[in-house]
Amino acid sequence: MSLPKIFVTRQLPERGLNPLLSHAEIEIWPERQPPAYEILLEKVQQIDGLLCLLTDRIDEQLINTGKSLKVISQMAVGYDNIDIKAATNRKIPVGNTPGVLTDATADLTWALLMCAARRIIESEQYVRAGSWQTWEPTLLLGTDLSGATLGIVGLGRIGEAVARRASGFNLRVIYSSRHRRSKEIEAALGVEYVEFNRLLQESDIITLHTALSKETHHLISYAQFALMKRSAILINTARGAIVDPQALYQTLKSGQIAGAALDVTEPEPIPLDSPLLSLKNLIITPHIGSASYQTRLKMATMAANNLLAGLLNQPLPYCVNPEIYS
Ligand SMILES: NC(=O)C1=CN([C@@H]2O[C@H](COP(=O)(O)OP(=O)(O)OC[C@H]3O[C@@H](n4cnc5c(N)ncnc54)[C@H](O)[C@@H]3O)[C@@H](O)[C@H]2O)C=CC1
Ligand SMILES: O=CC(=O)O
Repeated sequence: MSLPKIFVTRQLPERGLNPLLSHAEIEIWPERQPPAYEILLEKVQQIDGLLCLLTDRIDEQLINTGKSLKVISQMAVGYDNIDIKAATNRKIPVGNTPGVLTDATADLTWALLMCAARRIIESEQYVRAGSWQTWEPTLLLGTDLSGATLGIVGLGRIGEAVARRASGFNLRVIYSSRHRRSKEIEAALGVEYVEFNRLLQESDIITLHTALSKETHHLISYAQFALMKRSAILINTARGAIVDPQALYQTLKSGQIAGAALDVTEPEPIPLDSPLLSLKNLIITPHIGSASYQTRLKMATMAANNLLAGLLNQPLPYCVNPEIYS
């Protein structure tokens, strides 16, 4: 009997595909850039399983073109690049990789937060540029975390992990989210629920942790920036399109808020001629929230296990559209 065919849209961490080795005929896209949409359309016609990344557009046309497609497994927790409704209509399970990347992403959020609050990148560049002449009372002043208010938008897995890390910094932590968490969770995390606009007004540092959806697209734009303190710092390690990039540029340029740090941009990668790249009060990293050896291997293994379950007609261990099973 021939093995099911799968297409993996990029090289994954070594050993990540181990669970699939004896169960499938595996084709791996060998290039550094993602396969073009037209290539995906061609590949999907010949496969039973697709292991994809957040850089692949998995839309209705693609899903419907995959006549033999039984399972889609994404190596990421976010799945805004996949038309879940179209997959559900065809009863194709879609897997993702929640949880295993929570700590790594919360760590990066804190790294960016500290860099932005204490102007670490500017300071490092200052030294390398040979500008360091002496100790100066007003050189590269940042903001204290102790006593500040941290506002978390979206208190899910990563938002919670960010809140837990705040406990050693003597911060007040407030949050807004689609659903208020239980009193017990709020007490355990030391967080206080507030309405979104109040969070924007009261926070010294605002960090975004919602999924990208129609509701959260450009959730932060001109009106929201206008509510923030002039000293506020915005951190986004969720999805680029949650922040309106034009509004961010105007706001940072005019000094309406103090700074921002992004691990995600709209679009990705950020074009080299983007005006955002001219701003000193903005830090950008290239979507590396989960980029540790350990985490990426866990994500790849989890995605492989999801894919394997789908090929074997078993429920996916981590499925974003479990309603297909009822
Ligand atoms: N920079 C990176 O490399 C990474 C980015 N991410 C992003 O982080 C996101 C969050 O991941 P998790 O915490 O695991 O997801 P999660 O589902 O546990 O948390 C998301 C939270 O946002 C809340 N939410 C959703 N819509 C909202 C709205 N309109 N207003 C307020 N709150 C809303 C949800 O209720 C939930 O509490 C992912 O969807 C992904 O886009 C995740 C991992 C790595
Ligand atoms: O952005 C990364 C993810 O896992 O989602």
